[in-house]
Amino acid sequence: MATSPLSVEVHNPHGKLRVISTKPMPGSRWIKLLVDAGCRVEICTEKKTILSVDDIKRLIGRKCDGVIGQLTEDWGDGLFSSLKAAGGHAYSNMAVGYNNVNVEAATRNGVAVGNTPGVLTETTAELAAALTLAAARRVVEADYFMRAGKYDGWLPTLFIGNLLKGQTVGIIGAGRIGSAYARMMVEGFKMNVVYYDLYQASRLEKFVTAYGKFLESQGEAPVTWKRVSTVEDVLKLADVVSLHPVLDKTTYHLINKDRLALMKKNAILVNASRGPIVDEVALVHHLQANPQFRAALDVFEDEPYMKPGLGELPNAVVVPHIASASKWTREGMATLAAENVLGKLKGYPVWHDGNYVAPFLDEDSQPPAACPSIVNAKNLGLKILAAAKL
Ligand SMILES: NC(=O)C1=CN([C@@H]2O[C@H](COP(=O)(O)OP(=O)(O)OC[C@H]3O[C@@H](n4cnc5c(N)ncnc54)[C@H](O)[C@@H]3O)[C@@H](O)[C@H]2O)C=CC1
Ligand SMILES: O=C(O)C(=O)CO
Repeated sequence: MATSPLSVEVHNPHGKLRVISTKPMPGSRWIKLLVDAGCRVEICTEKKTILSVDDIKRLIGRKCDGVIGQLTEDWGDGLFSSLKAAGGHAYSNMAVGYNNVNVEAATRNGVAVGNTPGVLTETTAELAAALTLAAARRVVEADYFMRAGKYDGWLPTLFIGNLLKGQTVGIIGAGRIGSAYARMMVEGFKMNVVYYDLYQASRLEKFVTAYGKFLESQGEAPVTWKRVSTVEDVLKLADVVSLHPVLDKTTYHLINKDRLALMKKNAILVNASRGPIVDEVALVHHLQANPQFRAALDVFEDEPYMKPGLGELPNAVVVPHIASASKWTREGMATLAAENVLGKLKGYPVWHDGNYVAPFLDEDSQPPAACPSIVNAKNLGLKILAAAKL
């Protein structure tokens, strides 16, 4: 059966390098950068939220140099071998997380894989903070109550929630986003920090120590930090636990039935990392059995679906994977993704520091002649810029 072509919007039809974006992305700088460098840019405008592997193969066609794709797509050997066969060697996720990408398959096919670190750190941490407050103070439940016309006057017992000040926030995965979130909770709500990560979060530790001293100098109680050696320790100690690790084999179902049972009965669990880090069925049971326990989720195990029962629970706050959805961040993600693809097609080296991408985002100057972040740079033998030479 013949299939009709997917709808696309074309920029610079006579450009020599063909770059595809599987989705329209915010802003226009990313398109301009590619067009100015001689690319023909094709943006898939098909009205279908998640494109299948076959859809993307059809987009790639017989000649394609690079692709910008999305975290909802399954980038495995099938797509990377199609891209290679079409002459392509550059792919970038428009996301920092790349658990949807089989990096080994990309490397085998000679395709560089980009991601978009740094530009979404604060935006994502802010949503995690918003979820924390919504859960602690029962904002969504109260909003529903109000709109349902149930409010008939102030009561001493109406929607009692949790005070954050002086409580302990637990971070699992204290990388860029986890540390930024921890700082927000420390500065904003004077919470103490307990964290678990494979690596020491030295900058976070120094910040909390210095902030604690500042508070003391103001005659206030200091804040403290503690690095613990097991996930269990965080779960036992914290009043709020926020998850920010990468999703891989070591973090799949990191939060399960047994670990939920270790948490305080009135704790709050926040997840703005990846859904499968939590065993969502176990979480639903835990929320049902413990009405004082609350969860606030931006991500879900079987996105876009929720496990049965979750949507009916008043002690769960659920939002549709919007943690990075600020205008500045989403435009920046699109720009970084385009710069990854363009940099690889131009033969540029790879930037030295995924935590420092500001020069690529400055609209008033030409971006550096580098790929901002290529995760398989070493395995592909790509040149990596030395910080000192910048
Ligand atoms: N909900 C959303 O819209 C967004 C979700 N994310 C997710 O957040 C993740 C983290 O992003 P960044 O902070 O930028 O990455 P990052 O690489 O700076 O931080 C991840 C941290 O996880 C730690 N980690 C790895 N394995 C671990 C384990 N087994 N146990 C504990 N910690 C472990 C790492 O050591 C690292 O410190 C992304 O990979 C992505 O999946 C990121 C942006 C937006
Ligand atoms: O960047 C990511 O990993 C996201 O989940 C969306 O911003």
